[in-house]
Amino acid sequence: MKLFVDNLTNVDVSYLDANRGLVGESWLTGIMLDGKLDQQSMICDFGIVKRNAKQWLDENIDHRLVIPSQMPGLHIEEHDTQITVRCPHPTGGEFVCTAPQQAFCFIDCDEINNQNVAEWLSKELSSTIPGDIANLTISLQNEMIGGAYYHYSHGLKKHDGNCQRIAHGHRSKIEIFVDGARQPELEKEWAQKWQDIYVGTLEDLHNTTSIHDIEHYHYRYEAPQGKFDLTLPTSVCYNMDSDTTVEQIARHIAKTLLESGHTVTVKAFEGVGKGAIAAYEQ
Ligand SMILES: Nc1nc2c(c(=O)[nH]1)N=C([C@H](O)[C@H](O)COP(=O)(O)OP(=O)(O)OP(=O)(O)O)CN2
Repeated sequence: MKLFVDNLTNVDVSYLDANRGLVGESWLTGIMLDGKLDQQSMICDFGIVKRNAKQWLDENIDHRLVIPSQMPGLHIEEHDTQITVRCPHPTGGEFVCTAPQQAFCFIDCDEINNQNVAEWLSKELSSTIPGDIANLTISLQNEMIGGAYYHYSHGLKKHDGNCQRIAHGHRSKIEIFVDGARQPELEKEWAQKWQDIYVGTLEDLHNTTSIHDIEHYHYRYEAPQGKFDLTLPTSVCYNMDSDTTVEQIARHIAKTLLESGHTVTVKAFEGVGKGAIAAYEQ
C-alpha cells in the first residue's frame, strides 16, 4: 500500500550553483509512504504526515541557503555560531556569505537539483513519520508557469521570521498591465533582467570592493538571528532604495515603468500562489 500527499508545502530557498551563481528557487513538495495498515486501517493519519513533514521542512531547509558541500572550489569556515561560505562565482568574481548556522543547509552532493535534494530529503525525513513505514519518498516540483518568471534572492532584515536571512529566494511569476492590457514583452524583459538576481536594499550596502578586478557589492546587516554579510559581483545584483518585500518589488517595477498618461499595474509573485499588486497612474 502507498499513501501520498501532494502539495504538502512550498519550500523557498536560494542555492549555490557553479554555472548560475546564487539561485532563488521555490519547490512544491509531495510525500509518498509505503507501509502497512495500522488498527485505524491507515498507513498513517494524514494530519500527522502533513504536520510532521512540514515542520521538518520549515525547520531544516525552508528559507535557507542550500549548499552542495562537494561543489568544486567551495570553502567553508566555522567560527562560533557563524559560518562563512566562499566559492568562485561564474562571472569570474567571488561569492562570500557569512551568516548564523541556521541560515544554511548543507547537502552532500556536487550540484543542487530537484533529484539530489529530493533524495536527501527522503532519507532525512524517514524517521519523522510514525507507524510501519517501509519507504518514504519526497518529490520536488517546480510550478508550471506559462509566461515570464524570474529567480531572485534577497533578505528582509526587519522580518521577525526566517525571511531575515540574507540569501533566501523564490522562483516567481511576473504579470504587467498597461492601461489594463497584459504586456508579455515587458514581462519577458524583467524576467531576463532578474534571471538569477540578488535584489538588495541600498541601506544594507556596506561597501563596493574589487575582487579579481571585478566590482562586488558587500551587503551587511544585523537582525534578530544574528549578523549577516554577503558579497557578490555587482553584475548579478539589483539595488532598491527600500526593503525588498514583494509589495515594494511590485511598487518599484510599476513606478519604473510609469509613463505620462498611462496606468501601470504590476502583479508580482513571491514564490508560488502569493504576492502583491501595485497600480500607478501618471
Ligand atoms: N506581506 C508580506 N509578507 C511576507 C513577505 C512579503 O514580502 N510581504 N515576505 C516574506 C518572506 O520573504 C518569505 O520568503 C515568504 O514567506 P512564506 O514562504 O510565505 O512564509 P512561510 O514559510 O511562513 O509560509 P509557509 O506557508 O509556511 O511556506 C514573508 N512574509
